[in-house]
Amino acid sequence: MVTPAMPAVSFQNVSKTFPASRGDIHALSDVSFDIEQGEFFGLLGPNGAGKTTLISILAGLTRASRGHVLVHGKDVQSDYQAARRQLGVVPQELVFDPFFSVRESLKIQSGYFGIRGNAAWIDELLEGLGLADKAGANMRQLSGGMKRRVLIAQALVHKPPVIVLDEPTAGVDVELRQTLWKFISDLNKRMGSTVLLTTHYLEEAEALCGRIAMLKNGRVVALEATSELLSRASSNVLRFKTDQALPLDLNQLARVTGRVVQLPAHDALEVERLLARMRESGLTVQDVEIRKADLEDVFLDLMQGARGVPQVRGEGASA
Ligand SMILES: Nc1ncnc2c1ncn2[C@@H]1O[C@H](COP(=O)(O)OP(=O)(O)OP(=O)(O)O)[C@@H](O)[C@H]1O
Repeated sequence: MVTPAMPAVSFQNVSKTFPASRGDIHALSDVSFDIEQGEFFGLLGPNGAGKTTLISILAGLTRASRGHVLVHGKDVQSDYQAARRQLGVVPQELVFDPFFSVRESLKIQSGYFGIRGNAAWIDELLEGLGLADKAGANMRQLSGGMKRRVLIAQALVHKPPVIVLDEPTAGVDVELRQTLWKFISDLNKRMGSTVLLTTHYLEEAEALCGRIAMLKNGRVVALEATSELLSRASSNVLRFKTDQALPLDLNQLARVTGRVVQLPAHDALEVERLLARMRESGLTVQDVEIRKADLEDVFLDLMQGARGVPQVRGEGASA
């Protein structure tokens, strides 16, 4: 009999309550799921959903009010050192010591984990993250994007099997995003590292993550393979611009951003019905296009709690 591999990360009934003057804040409520070894896993949710709180608990920076978190079987509270060794956490904020050079800061970080003679791996990190020509630069002299690369290198200095990235590409340029994803995807494929990623860029999660958990108000509202999540969406989106108000029935279905209106549609017949309804209501539109639904559509559907798309009944439309 083959014993299943131990999960890389196991969240077991994790709850977190912050006391506040106007009643407790339930940042996380009974969150349970496992991330398997070698997965590239996405944790998504709107602002305040609880993503950072969950990652802080995983990293041992915040205590859960209830429940347990295990990293390769080690409890992040009762067995902190062993659990922490398995983790490389790239934090959201840029925190660093301004007095050292890039290479020195990586050597010092290796020292925290009791690692000596780490020069070859440090060189590989510097090369892979496009930092080779900055190795001797003082941290103070680096741009924000370069500092972020150093933070990533610091998190990886002890070759952790589990890499946790909390919004690593928020506010960074396209070049760094691509360098970072190439490097992390490579670690995931070549070394079998497990990756847990939180991001606001849904196209990033769609491109990289094999499985996704979505959090809303501290609860898991979806936990599925990315392909399954995508297949749940209406397959098409009818997109156009208008300066006019939509009729009520269309407005109920639409996602409106300024002049841009997006309407979900399962198939060509539904697109036809929507177009007929628009014509019938005298709506003047520009730049009409039909695109394939993406993760953002699934995400917004779930966050609005709108499951399933109501039928539009145009003239002669059969239900
Ligand atoms: N130290 C704290 N004290 C009180 N409330 C907190 C604290 N940290 C987080 N919260 C609250 O817990 C909830 C979850 O916050 P959290 O930062 O985990 O969300 P998030 O999903 O990471 O959001 P974002 O995408 O904005 O980073 C929010 O309501 C937040 O205000």
